[in-house]
Amino acid sequence: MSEDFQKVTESAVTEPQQANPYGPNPADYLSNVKNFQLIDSTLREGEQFANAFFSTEKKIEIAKALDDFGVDYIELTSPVASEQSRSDCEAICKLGLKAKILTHIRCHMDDARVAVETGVDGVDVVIGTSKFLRQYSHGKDMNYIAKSAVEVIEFVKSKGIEIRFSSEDSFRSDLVDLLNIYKTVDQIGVNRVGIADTVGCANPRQVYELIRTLKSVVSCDIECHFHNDTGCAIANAYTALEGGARLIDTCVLGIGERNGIVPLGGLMARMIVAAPEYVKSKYKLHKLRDLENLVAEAVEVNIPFNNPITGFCAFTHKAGIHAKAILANPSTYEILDPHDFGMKRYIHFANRLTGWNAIKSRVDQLNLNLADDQIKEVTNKIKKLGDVRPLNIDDVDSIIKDFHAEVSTPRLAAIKRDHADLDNDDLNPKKTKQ
Ligand SMILES: CC(=O)SCCNC(=O)CCNC(=O)[C@H](O)C(C)(C)COP(=O)(O)OP(=O)(O)OC[C@H]1O[C@@H](n2cnc3c(N)ncnc32)[C@H](O)[C@@H]1OP(=O)(O)O
Ligand SMILES: O=C(O)CCC(=O)C(=O)O
Ligand SMILES: [Zn+2]
Repeated sequence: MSEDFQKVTESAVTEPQQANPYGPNPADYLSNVKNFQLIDSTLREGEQFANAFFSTEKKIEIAKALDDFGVDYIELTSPVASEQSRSDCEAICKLGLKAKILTHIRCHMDDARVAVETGVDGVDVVIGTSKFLRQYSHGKDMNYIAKSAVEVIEFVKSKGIEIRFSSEDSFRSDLVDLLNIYKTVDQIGVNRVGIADTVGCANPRQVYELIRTLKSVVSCDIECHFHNDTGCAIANAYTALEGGARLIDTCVLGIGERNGIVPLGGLMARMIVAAPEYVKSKYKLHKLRDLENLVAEAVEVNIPFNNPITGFCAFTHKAGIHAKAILANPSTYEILDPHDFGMKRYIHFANRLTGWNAIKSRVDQLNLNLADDQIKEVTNKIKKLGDVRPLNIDDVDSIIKDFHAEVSTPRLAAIKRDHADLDNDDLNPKKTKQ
């Protein structure tokens, strides 16, 4: 964090406990907002991110960090993708992590036979059901899809391994086709069914409706996979849980094909607001930043400045109106408490949008004594310089200290001024040397 930022001490504000206004709507009686699970796919979907190459060591490091964070499942690349993918999958299965290990395969017996030999706890099987994918990807009709799904599911189940069936491109698939195939796989005892917004076209309302309809057809858990092409991934994930889905696929930083899927950190930000006790007790939120840094470094990207929670200015308050209120009670302009994530709150006072309340807090931190009128006067000086150029903390501190010296020992200040090089006047940078 740049030195232009200053940590502020928050005032302790106690308020009466009341029902969480951001909690699940009681009308959503099927809601899993307070009972959701995470399937982290950084090592599967995330490997499909354009910049991703994970060595075996890096995969193991990421798998351990995800496990430590507390995700329920870790999904790995298909073991048929390459020889190394298969042996990495076997290596991760042997780590003895708390999280269950899944691998992701096509709906085909050849893939299933390899997957069950890797030592995974579960297999995520997928096949496209939209007309686009049926025509241009695998070329199979719904009858063929149902037949091969049943064969693969029964085979994997016979090995005592969890099995999930998912329809790729669910939101561009025919609803009757979808409900038929899900009903079929539910009846033969699939552990979960998956809905996938493969092209990121769905909006929250469509998600809610599809999940509610699907809930009336299957008795197993529903998993959801949302791409972020149109910016709805987190909102769709939240709405899916409201509608009764139980599991959400995430990737650290949201990496994945194209611009990726639901980001783990962003989803945590959403969920902690809705289900604070559940989220705080289940996930080690203070490990999020390290986890994101680990993945960011591995795929050679920066953490976006506007990333929820860990973006460099996610808890920085700048405008004077905000700063005043935040200093009085952080809830005025914060829905997330940075301390829940091992982060700090900052007030950015070195700029022309600052106000006297923020400057007063700085004066207090500098252990100086100024009356309110004097603080307002020095604030105007800071604003004047802030009109000319970007400021840093040292600029502001010098202005405050000089002003303080001036008002408390005016004679001494006058002598100092007489000896100062007037050409260094910051307030008049255009002034040229005579
Ligand atoms: C939306 C998603 O993210 S789905 C997951 C995507 N993950 C991957 O693709 C994993 C990495 N992929 C790979 O390593 C390779 O694509 C492999 C090993 C899976 C297949 O490689 P290849 O045999 O060379 O085929 P290729 O990748 O060119 O084409 C995909 C093949 O799978 C078939 N296919 C595609 N989806 C499915 C499916 N869900 N179920 C069954 N078959 C499928 C296609 O029909 C095509 O078969 P073809 O050989 O008859 O043309
Ligand atoms: O297996 C799934 O549910 C999702 C597969 C996938 O990555 C997608 O459809 O985008
Ligand atoms: Zn995907």
